[in-house]
Amino acid sequence: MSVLPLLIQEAIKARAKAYAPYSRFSVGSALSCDGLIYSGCNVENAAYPLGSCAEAGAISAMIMAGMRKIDEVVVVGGDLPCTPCGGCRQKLREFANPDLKIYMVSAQGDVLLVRTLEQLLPDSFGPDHLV
Ligand SMILES: O=c1ccn([C@H]2C[C@H](O)[C@@H](CO)O2)c(=O)[nH]1
Ligand SMILES: [Zn+2]
Repeated sequence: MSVLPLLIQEAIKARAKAYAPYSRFSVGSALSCDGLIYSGCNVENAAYPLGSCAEAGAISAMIMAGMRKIDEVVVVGGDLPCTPCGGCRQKLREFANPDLKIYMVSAQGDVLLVRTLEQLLPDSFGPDHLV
């Protein structure tokens, strides 16, 4: 069952907690696993490359809760659809099927763009390659 409205709410709440004094680009993300929701925000650093993305924070929260499979993802940030960066696409891929739906949502909660993981990261490398 989709918990999309809740995911959107949680991603917007997470975005309000972003620590982004350098880029001034706040991002929130929320993901669902078996109906449970985990969220994260971007956390920047004075040593710029050490900043982390909202999606990475949400994945950490999910792992800390003992979960391993992402059902849906929402990302909120900026006026254009905030598509996950390349690194986050790969991080999501570790814990999701290629048909994972990623919803890019506005600060007002409107869905701006929907893509599958396969669309954002075609022919991806994943855990199966290592067996
Ligand atoms: O999907 C995205 C795209 C960007 N950022 C963050 C990284 C950085 O802190 C800021 C500007 O790139 O936005 C995210 O958290 N998620
Ligand atoms: Zn990222």
